[in-house]
Amino acid sequence: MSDELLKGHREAIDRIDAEILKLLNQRAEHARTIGEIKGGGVVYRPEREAQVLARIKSLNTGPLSDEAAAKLFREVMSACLALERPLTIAYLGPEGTFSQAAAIKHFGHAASTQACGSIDEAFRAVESGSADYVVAPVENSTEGAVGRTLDLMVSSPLNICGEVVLRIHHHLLRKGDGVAGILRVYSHAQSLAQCHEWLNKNLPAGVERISVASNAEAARLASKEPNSAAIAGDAAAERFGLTRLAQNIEDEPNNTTRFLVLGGQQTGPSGKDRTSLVVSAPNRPGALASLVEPLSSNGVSMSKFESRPSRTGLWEYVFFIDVEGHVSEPGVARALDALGNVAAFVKVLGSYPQAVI
Ligand SMILES: C=C(O[C@@H]1C=C(C(=O)O)C=C[C@H]1O)C(=O)O
Repeated sequence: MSDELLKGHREAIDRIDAEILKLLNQRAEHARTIGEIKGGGVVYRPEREAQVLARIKSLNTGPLSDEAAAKLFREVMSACLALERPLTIAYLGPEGTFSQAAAIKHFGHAASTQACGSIDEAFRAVESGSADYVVAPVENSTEGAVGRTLDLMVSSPLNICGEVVLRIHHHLLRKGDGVAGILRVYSHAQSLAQCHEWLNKNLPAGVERISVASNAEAARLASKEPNSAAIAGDAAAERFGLTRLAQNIEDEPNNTTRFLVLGGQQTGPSGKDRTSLVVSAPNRPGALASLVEPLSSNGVSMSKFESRPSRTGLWEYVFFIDVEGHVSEPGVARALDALGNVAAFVKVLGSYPQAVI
């Protein structure tokens, strides 16, 4: 009886799958034609992709969650875009880093990812044309700003064209089982800091904590050394065949990293955008307040204000400001004009869609 019921539902699924496949290929044909219309120009349109994903979420009636539906369409768009032209995304490697996971979350699995030895090298890969876009970490909810990415954006000709928000889960990983015999734990300095309390409580005091260039590098070392463990995420655990001795060991349960996507293009408005700026203030009293005033007086909301040494003079600073809206919106445009009159230096790093998934 239950076999009969199962059979009926499976036949329905087979019919639906055939229909979905037919429709997916119709969609892919349109994307391919759009690629021809673009005629070798920029194929990736982040503002359109954000609108497609936001629309899917708003149309969704379940039982699939909005998140699950959007993730499926993320992959559908990735495959459609690859028919126009496959993209290459540079990231801070090696394989298995959170930066790679962010690149795949944003561009889907049809994009190829190119591991680079440093964030500088990943920017250069795009500037020199050997990759199409770079995905670089910019801030973590517990550890704060990633200074190198901020510094590179000041001088790079690339524009920000998207953002990716990734929940970061860290695991204690080892080749084999049990914590007995662990003499050292490798990880990136930020991850060691993010798991500091857990390490204090759960590992003997003598276990050395060694910071290395990336979590994936930590996992690689732990896969080679029997007395070593690593703190890294799922991708690195899988890549190096390590056992998860303890899962989700980050001290802060909402640990999240925000990444930026940068490329050579300017991005049009999606309807729900963010604009990132870097500005410097003349070194005089009240200068800082004068940077914020043009935003509030034009009704522009600020979502980030971060200071960083300017590297041109001792105790001089530049400020990284994120505001809601697109440079083409009148309020943002007026605020930028007014900012230009009071700041010593203003550079728009990009206007781009806010993360949808
Ligand atoms: C099809 C297009 O090209 C790409 C693929 C998209 C899609 O599959 O929906 C959306 C935007 C572009 O990144 C388009 O520009 O509309």
